Order: sequence, then C-alpha cells, then structure tokens
Amino acid sequence: LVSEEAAAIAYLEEYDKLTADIHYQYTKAGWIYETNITDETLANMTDWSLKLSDFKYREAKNASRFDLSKINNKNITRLLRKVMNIGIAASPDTVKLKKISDIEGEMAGIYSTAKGCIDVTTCLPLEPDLVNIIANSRHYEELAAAWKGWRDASGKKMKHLYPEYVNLLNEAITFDGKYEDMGDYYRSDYESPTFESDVRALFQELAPLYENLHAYVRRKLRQHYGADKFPNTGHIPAHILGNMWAQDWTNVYDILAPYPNKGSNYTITRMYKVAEDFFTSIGLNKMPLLFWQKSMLVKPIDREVICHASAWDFGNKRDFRIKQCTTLTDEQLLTVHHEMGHIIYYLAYKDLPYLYRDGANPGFHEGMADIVTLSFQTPEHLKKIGFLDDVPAQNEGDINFLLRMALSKVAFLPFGYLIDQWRWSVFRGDTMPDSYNEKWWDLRCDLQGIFPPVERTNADFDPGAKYHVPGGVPYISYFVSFVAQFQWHKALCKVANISGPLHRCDIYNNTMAGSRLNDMLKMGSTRPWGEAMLKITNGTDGQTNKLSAAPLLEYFGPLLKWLQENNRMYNERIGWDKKKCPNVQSA
Ligand SMILES: O=C(CCC(O)(O)[C@H](Cc1ccccc1)NC(=O)c1ccccc1)N[C@@H](Cc1ccccc1)C(=O)O
Ligand SMILES: [Zn+2]
Repeated sequence: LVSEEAAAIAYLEEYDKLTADIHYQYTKAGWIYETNITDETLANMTDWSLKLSDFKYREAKNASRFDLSKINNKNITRLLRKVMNIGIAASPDTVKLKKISDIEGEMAGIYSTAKGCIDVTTCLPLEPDLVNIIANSRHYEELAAAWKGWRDASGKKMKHLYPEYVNLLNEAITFDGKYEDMGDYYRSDYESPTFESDVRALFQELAPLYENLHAYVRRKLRQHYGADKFPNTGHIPAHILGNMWAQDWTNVYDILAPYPNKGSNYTITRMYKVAEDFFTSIGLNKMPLLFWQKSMLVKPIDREVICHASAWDFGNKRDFRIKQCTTLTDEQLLTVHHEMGHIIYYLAYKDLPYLYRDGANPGFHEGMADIVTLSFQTPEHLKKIGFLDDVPAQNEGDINFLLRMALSKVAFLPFGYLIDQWRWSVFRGDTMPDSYNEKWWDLRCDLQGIFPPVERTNADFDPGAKYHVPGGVPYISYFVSFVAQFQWHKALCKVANISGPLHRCDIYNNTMAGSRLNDMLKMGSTRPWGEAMLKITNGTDGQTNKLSAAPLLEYFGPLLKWLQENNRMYNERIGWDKKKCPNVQSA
C-alpha cells in the first residue's frame, strides 16, 4: 500500500510540470494582449484565463482527495494547500468567471487607451504626455485641465462596470465559504489574522512624519502658487504635486529646495545596463539573453499597448521580461530598477517547485523591487556612476537629500495605505456604488491631506483613474514594501559593515549584503514570510520576524527634526481638518 505521503509526492511532481506548462501558455497570451491590444488578442487571453481556471478547479479537486492529517511533512501539506487555494477559480460557474474576465478586459482597455483632453482639440495618452505635463508644468490651470481630463477619460468611463465586477468577484470567492469577501481573500496572502490591524498601526506610527513633510511642502507650494489656492482647512490641491495621483512628489523638488535636479545623459539601454550593473555588483544575477531579446522596453508607435510597467515570469525558468514604456527621466530610471528587482527575485527562486515561485508575500516582491533605490540614489552612488558631479557637503546636503527621498518614500505612505482601505470597504459592502467617489475622497482628503482642484460628484469614479483598480492589482503590497525595504536596508548595511547614517549607506559592490538578500529571495514562498524577514534581519539590531516602522523612522530621523524646527520657525500649522474636504459633494 503506498503511503498517503508518497502518493502525494508523486501527484505533486506531476502537478508541477502540468502547472508550469499551462501557466506558460496563459502568460504568453497575456503578453501578446498587453503588447498589442486588439479584440483578437483580448479574446485569446480571456480564453487562456478560463482554461487556467478550469485547470486549477480540476487539480484542486484532485488534491482534496489526500488526507492531510495522515501527512506529517509540513512541506507536502503546504504544497497541497497551495494547489487547493485557487481563489475565484473555485466557483463552478464558468459563465460568471467569463463575465469577470470580460469586465476586467474592458476596464483595462478603457484605462490603457484613454486620452485625456486638456482643451477642446487636444487629447493625450497618460504615458508619457499627461504624466509629463503634471510633472513639468507650473501653471495651476494647465495642471487642473490635465488632472480633470485624465479622470474624465479613464475612471468616469468605467464607473458603470465596477459594481457588477465587485459583486461577481464576491459571489465567486465566497462560493465555498472559505472567505468573507474578495478583500478577505487578498489579505490571506499575508497569512496573518492580525494583518489588517498591523498595517493600520504602522500607518498611525508613520503619520506624524508625513504630516510634518506635508506642512513644509504646503508652505513652499503656497509661496509659489499664492495663498488664494490654499483653503484654510489645511489641504493641498491634489494636482500641483508633480504626480497624477499625488503619490510621489519628487517632480516638484525644484520648488521645494533650490538644488540642481540633474537630468543625466543616458540612453534607454544604458538605463537598463546601469540597473543590471547594480545587481551584478552585489553578486546577484545578470539578465538572461532572452530578456534583452523579448522585453518591450519602449512604447511601440504602431499599436496600442498597456504602458503601465510590469515584470513577467513565463514559468519555464528561462523566459523573463519587462514591459515598460521607458522614457529618459530620473523617475523612470527608478522604475527600471524597480522592474528589474522583480526579475532578480524571479531568477533567485526559478528552480523551486512552481507553487513556491512567488514572493514570501506580495509586499516582499515589491520591496525587493524597490530596495535598490535606497542605495542607488545616494549622492555617493550617483557620483560613482557619473550621474552627479560632486557629493554635496555633509549636513546641508543631507537635508536636501533626505527631503528628496522623503518626497517619494514618505509622501507615498498614505496613498499606498488608502487604496485598499477603499477597496476592502467596497468588497465588504460598507461602501456602495452611490458613494464610491465620496468614500474615495474621504480617504484621500483625510489621510493624504489633499483635495480635488475641480468639483467631484458621484458621477465621477476617481479610483478608476489609478491603474491598479481597473487592473485588479492589490495595492497594500506597496505600503508593506515601503516599510519592509527600510528594515532590509538597515540589516544589509549592518551585514555589509557599512557604518554611518542609514541614509548615506550604499550597498553597491557589496557581495556580503547581496548574498544575505539572496538567501531570502531564493526562499520564494516556501515558508511563511516572518521566516523570510528573519532570514535578512537575523543577527542585526533590527532582528525581527515582523514588519516594523522603526528603520524607516530612523532613516528619516534627521529630516523630521529639521522639518519640526522649520515648521515651528514659520509658525506653520501641522495637519489639516478631517471630514471637511473642499470641492467634494457629500451625499
Ligand atoms: O505599479 C507600480 C510598478 C508596477 C509593478 O512592478 O509593481 C507591477 C504592477 C503589476 C502590473 C500587472 C500585474 C500585476 C502587478 N508589478 C509587477 O510587475 C510584479 C508584481 C508582483 C510580482 C512580480 C512582478 N508601482 C506602483 C507603486 C510604486 C512603487 C514603487 C515606486 C513608486 C510607485 C505605482 O506605480 O503606483
Ligand atoms: Zn513592482
């Protein structure tokens, strides 16, 4: 009689091959669609998405015949549970699943082909045109036109699709009674019953740092645009922060601190080579030849594509690609490093069983993508690679540098937190369609301290103007990433014996740091993510298996002190009125 465990092992070996093959087909269909949006490529992708759901449904049934209580190998039972954890594919109603795919395809199509009109004759795509206007214009009305034009062409056009999308997802995910709603399923990726309250506590711990940055930036922008543009509620207009969603404020750095923001002289290919060089310098992998042959690194001129950047693992251990409409800007150089960070993670775990080829949790994949930017942007590093002529003097240069880092890493925090606060409340049924936009602006105003430059009503659907909402891509992973990457940076700098302040640490060329990082990466999702966190922090003074805001607060400690002094000197109010958002109609 073959033991339960031996039978399970034989089954999992067969499953591993079958799942890699069908995921290859599914991923290829997705790539063909995203790099050439047509009815045919959409139909083909939807077809493979349903084939994959069917495969998952059948294999979940096969795996459920094993009696887990008779198997004491934790690895085997973890793998069997992953075979059975198939999300909405658990629903036998394939008509419903097809409808979900169709709605997602329609919303993605609206978002990726939308052209925002900035006047009666000029309508422009988001990337690179509207993004560049929001980044570079310093004219209040021109910015407002681009901001409103984008939302009218994207979110507003898909508002009618979202209520049904939510209901279908909830019906499919609650079918077998394992999950309360779709938000519950998304959160289950973190394998922690306290995850939701943990991230709320982290956000509250980080709020004072954000509020002090917000107060300083508000004062500088008020000087530039005039006090009449700033209501006495304390909010900042959402469209003058250099980013279409006000999630990254580095583009208005020139207004905030007179400091030459060097646009460096590089080409698209050089951007990718510079990023690759960083990873190889710490002992991590080069990009495979297939990467250079198959990636889409610039926006094609002859067809519609999904421009939002992404990194792809085709599941055959060889084919890894980036799809990005890359342009020559500093912000884009960071995105190149981000996307390549995902590829490095893929390469680190490519020889694991397919089911384990994943981040330890979704925030870890995003954190790995981003951690390099903490070293890459240091003045020391930019000088090493010729992107900066000289390293600015210590403490004055420090504040300018920390301010610039805060404009992306601190400014982002409330945004990274609030998108899934909105989505989870929608999946829970706490926010109904007639208050989608009001709930969105409640969160945007109260947590980010910004307000819309033009009147918003519930005829608008501003959440739909951010890629990840129509794309069905979770967002709390970025909030987790922004906390975790500072924990890892602190630990790796310690392991690398790099002394001095955290914000001046550059792990470039340090293979000890790279090897410690790789020890975590190659774990994939073999173990719960606390063990992966411990793998990096072990033996350092930040040793923990949990998320902690302390390293981020340590990194920005000198800046917070400076901001508090500066805000006090100008008698600048910290914070803004809650539950009072200008230009937003409440029901
Ligand atoms: O969306 C991105 C970058 C794209 C990505 O690399 O995170 C991409 C998003 C995506 C696209 C399609 C399907 C799923 C996710 N994620 C990946 O390519 C990815 C995600 C998980 C594992 C491997 C690759 N960044 C976010 C947040 C962010 C992160 C870092 C700096 C700035 C901003 C944003 O722009 O709002
Ligand atoms: Zn990413």
